[in-house]
Amino acid sequence: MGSQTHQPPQIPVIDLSLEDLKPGSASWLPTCNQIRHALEEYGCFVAKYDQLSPQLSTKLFSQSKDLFELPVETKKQNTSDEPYRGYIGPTKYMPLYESTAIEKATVLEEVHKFMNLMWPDGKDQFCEVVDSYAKLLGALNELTVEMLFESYGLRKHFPSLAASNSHLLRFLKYKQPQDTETTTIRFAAHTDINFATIVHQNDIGGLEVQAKDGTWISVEPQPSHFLIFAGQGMQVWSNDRIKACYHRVKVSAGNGERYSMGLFTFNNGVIQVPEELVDDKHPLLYKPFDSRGYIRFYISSDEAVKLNNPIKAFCGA
Ligand SMILES: O=C(O)CCC(=O)C(=O)O
Ligand SMILES: [Fe+2]
Repeated sequence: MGSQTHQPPQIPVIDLSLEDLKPGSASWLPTCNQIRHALEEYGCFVAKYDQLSPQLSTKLFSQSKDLFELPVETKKQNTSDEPYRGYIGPTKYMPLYESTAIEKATVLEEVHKFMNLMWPDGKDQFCEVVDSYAKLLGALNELTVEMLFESYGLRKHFPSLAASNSHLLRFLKYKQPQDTETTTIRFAAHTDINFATIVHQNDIGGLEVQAKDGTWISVEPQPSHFLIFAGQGMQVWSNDRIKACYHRVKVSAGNGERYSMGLFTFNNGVIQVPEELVDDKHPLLYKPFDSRGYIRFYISSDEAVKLNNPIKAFCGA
């Protein structure tokens, strides 16, 4: 009788650096299918993406550190008409967490506007570094979603979705716990309410994703590794073939400060389940989904947050 070792599940790593990753190339369809399989199984995957170099990552995280060192009054000036889009300081529930964000970050003028607000006298390299970084992550998001659509035979639907996308770039920092407490959850388990998210961790990990069997899988940082999550918008579009990924962040005392980045892709239009994704095994689960209306519903109502399945309450068929 052989002994059985139980291997914890691993998040698939998919190489999206390949130069010929274009429709019609030998690697295109197999990679599209890998993306679909990973998203259907885990709601996420790790993209290896060398186009965003380790040098650019180092420069980006150095700018992020400078940003968080600004006085809190300056950081608070980054406000937004919409909730969760500006500066978020530490709270009772998340005392070590801080973040700030640039809306429409793939547009250079928006990066400029943000820089002028934070550093009225200018800031060396901020705009060029953040602009290159945001554009590369935006391109990684578009490539992933186009390839996912292709794997369902629905690439024709991609341009109209992409035309109403916008990208929010969030800088995140977690201070290390002062006491000797052991590893603690610092960002409670949740799914993202947008369409898709890319998370990039600096040298300190902590991000965990939940597998279908309920186990938590930790995702180790690597300079050219980017974790791509399905959000609730992707869940609706896919008619539940893909489930929004549950994830959380744990931080340990003694590890140092943790920095990460998130590119949140929002769809600002109405998402409709493609008729090709509706059949006897997959009856239609959602009415046309107004993403921004959903965010207003989700944020404005205390009840929505408590609902087991707010998206079904909002637009279930
Ligand atoms: O801090 C991280 O690495 C992830 C944060 C996150 O999940 C979020 O902002 O939605
Ligand atoms: Fe998240």
